[in-house]
Amino acid sequence: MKQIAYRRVVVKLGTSVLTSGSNQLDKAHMVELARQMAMLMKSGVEVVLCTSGAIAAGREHLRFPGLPDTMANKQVLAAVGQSQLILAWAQLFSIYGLHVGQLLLTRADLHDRERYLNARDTLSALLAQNIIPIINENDAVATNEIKVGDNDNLSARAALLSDADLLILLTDQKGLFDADPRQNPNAKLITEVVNIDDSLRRLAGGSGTALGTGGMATKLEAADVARRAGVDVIIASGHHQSVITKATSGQPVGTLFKATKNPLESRKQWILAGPAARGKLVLDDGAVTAVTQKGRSLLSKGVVKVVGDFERGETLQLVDKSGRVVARGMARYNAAAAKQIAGHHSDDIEKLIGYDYGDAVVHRNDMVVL
Ligand SMILES: Nc1ncnc2c1ncn2[C@@H]1O[C@H](COP(=O)(O)OP(=O)(O)O)[C@@H](O)[C@H]1O
Ligand SMILES: N[C@@H](CCC(=O)OP(=O)(O)O)C(=O)O
Repeated sequence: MKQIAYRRVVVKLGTSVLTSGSNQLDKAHMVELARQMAMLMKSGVEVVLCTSGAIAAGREHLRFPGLPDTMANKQVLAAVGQSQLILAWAQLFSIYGLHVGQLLLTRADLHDRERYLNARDTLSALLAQNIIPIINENDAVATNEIKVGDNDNLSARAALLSDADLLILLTDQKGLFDADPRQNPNAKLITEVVNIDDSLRRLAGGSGTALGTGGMATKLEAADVARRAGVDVIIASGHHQSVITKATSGQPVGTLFKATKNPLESRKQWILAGPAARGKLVLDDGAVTAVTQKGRSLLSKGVVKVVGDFERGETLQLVDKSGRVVARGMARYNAAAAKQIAGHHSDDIEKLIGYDYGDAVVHRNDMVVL
C-alpha cells in the first residue's frame, strides 16, 4: 500500500458523529476520536478540528427544551452549547496532555482579505505551539446573511486557511453513495471521485436527520473548494474503526477526492472561498466559451444582464443564460457602470460612463472558472 505522508489535516465532525444519532453528545465516542487526533499530533501530523454539535449540546445541557426552531432560539442553544462543547474537547485532549484553542468564525472573517489573513496567522501560531485549533461557526451572533451556513463549507475554508493537505469529513454514512442510502437501500458507495460535476451533484441530497445541516450536498461543495486549492478530501463514517488514523496514512476508507493537479494560487483560493457574491453577471454564449474554455477576461460586450448592487472589487457570480454559475470573479466596475456598459464594445466604455478602468469587466487574473 502506498504510504501517503500528510502533514496537516482538518478533521470535520458532523453532529451525526458527535451524537451517534442520539439527542446528546456521545462522550465515549468523542474520547476515541480525540485519541486518534492526539496520536497524530504526537506523530508530527498537525490537526485542526472543525466541530459541529453546539446546538445539540445546548439542547442537551438545557435538558432538551422543546424550543421552536427559530433563529433566536438557535442562538440561545448555540451560546450555551458551544461552551459545553469546547469544555468537553478541552477535557478530552487534556488526557493526552494537549491544549486546545477556540476559533469561532463567521463569513465576515473570510470576506475581508485582512481578516482572512489574520485568521490564517492565528491558526498557524496555534499549531506552532502544538495546540489543537478547534473551529466552529459563531452561531450565537451570526445571522443567516453573514453565515457560512454549514460546517462542511466552513471546514473547507479552514483547510485553506491552515494550508492543510487533507480534509476529512466524518459523518453517519460510509461516504458518498450513488443515491441517499436513507432513501435507497441499494445505494452503492463511490470510493473515488475524479470530477465533481452536475451529474454527481444530483446524487447528493440534503441531510437525513433533524440535527444535521446540508447533508451530502454541502459536503460536495466543500470537497470542490478544497480540492481546487490542492487539498485531498475524504468523506467517511465517523464510526468506522480508527478512521482518522487510516485516512491520514492513506489507507482506503470512504470516498476519496484527490486534489486537482494545478491548485489555485492563494488569491484565487480566496476569491473562491472567501466573500459571498453580491452581484451576478449574465453572459452570452460567446462570453461563456471565452471565459470557461479559452481563459479570457470577461468583456462588456458579452454581458447581457447585470443583477444586484455591488462596488468595484466585490465578488460576482458569472452565470450563463440558464442561470448556471460558470465562474466567480472580482468586479472592475461597480453595478451602475456595469449596467451602462453591458452589451457595448470596450472601446465605447469611456464615452458611456466618462472613465475607463480597462477593457475587462472581470479580468481573468481576478477570476476562478468553475
Ligand atoms: N448520495 C448520498 N450519499 C450519502 N449520504 C447522503 C447522500 N445524499 C444525502 N445523504 C444524506 O446525508 C446525510 C449526512 O449529512 P448530515 O445529516 O448533514 O450529517 P453531518 O451532521 O455529519 O454533517 C446522511 O445521513 C444521508 O441521509
Ligand atoms: N454550527 C452548528 C453545526 C452546523 C452544521 O453544519 O452541522 P452538521 O451538518 O452536523 O455538521 C453547531 O455547532 O451546532
